[in-house]
Amino acid sequence: MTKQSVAVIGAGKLGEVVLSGLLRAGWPAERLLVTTRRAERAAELAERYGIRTVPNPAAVAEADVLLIAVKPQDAGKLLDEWGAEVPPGKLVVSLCAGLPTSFFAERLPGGIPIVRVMTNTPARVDEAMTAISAGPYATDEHLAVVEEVFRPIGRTVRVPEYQQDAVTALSGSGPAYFYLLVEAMIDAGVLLGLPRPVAHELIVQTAIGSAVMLRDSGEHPVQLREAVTSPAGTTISAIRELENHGVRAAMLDALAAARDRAAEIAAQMTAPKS
Ligand SMILES: NC(=O)C1=CN([C@@H]2O[C@H](COP(=O)(O)OP(=O)(O)OC[C@H]3O[C@@H](n4cnc5c(N)ncnc54)[C@H](OP(=O)(O)O)[C@@H]3O)[C@@H](O)[C@H]2O)C=CC1
Ligand SMILES: O=C(O)[C@@H]1CCC=N1
Repeated sequence: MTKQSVAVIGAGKLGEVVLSGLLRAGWPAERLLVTTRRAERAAELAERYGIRTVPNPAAVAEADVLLIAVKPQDAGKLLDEWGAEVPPGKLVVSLCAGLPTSFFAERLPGGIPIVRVMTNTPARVDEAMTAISAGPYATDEHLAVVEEVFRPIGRTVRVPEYQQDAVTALSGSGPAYFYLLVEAMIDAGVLLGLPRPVAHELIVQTAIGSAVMLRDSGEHPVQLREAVTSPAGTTISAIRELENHGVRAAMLDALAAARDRAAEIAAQMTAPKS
């Protein structure tokens, strides 16, 4: 394992998920730092994880890898505070949806390597999907350091940065789509007369079983679906309704909307102030 120390700058929902994953993976607590905006949040994290919470400038001075996990809308203000002071030798990693690495490069001294990452909340159970892109000054070695941080909490893939908005729409936001579908199917179970806890158990285990088959069977989703869909059977009756309601088209439009929103956030953050 690298001797690098890591600071999670802005440990909210995602930052905490990454922090807890690093600790589970055996990253020594003394090589982890956390910053927060609110003092009570810092106290909560220090108590829960036994890590040190420090102000942003102290984290920037001390840690080798700076994981920026604030909302994209807060990133400009954050970098205005200390961006220009980042000393040589640091690696800046952005977890912010939408923001291109050029946004950071414009606010950091020249030569600071920047890596853009899109991960997701299943990192909580070491099943994240993390996509990593090299930005300015980032070498293969920097990407390897970032992989070392994220590999213990799931799978990693390298993608060119121009694909990151699409990645955000697919795997960054993806867990929310699955949860919405599960929620809707549980409600359908209740509509069909099942007690809610029973409907919940049936659908959650079905989701888990289906996900494991998707990952491990080596079969395409179409093959897996066809194997469930008997001629003149029950499944095809449901699928006809899903197609009638445009679920497939809705999925295409929904993910395009998420991709467009990522681009819109970047445009808002990079627009010249009037
Ligand atoms: N949630 C998700 O599933 C995913 C999120 N992301 C990205 O991760 C980032 C964080 O998202 P998420 O965790 O959901 O958001 P949260 O709002 O939960 O976390 C952001 C945190 O940053 C803190 N913060 C804001 N400004 C500062 C500052 N100046 N100094 C220190 N801390 C600060 C906030 O503090 P306070 O609580 O006091 O406001 C908050 O706790 C976003 O950029 C998002 O695009 C990427 C992939 C998935
Ligand atoms: O909704 C969002 O903006 C963030 C980015 C990807 C997942 N959550």
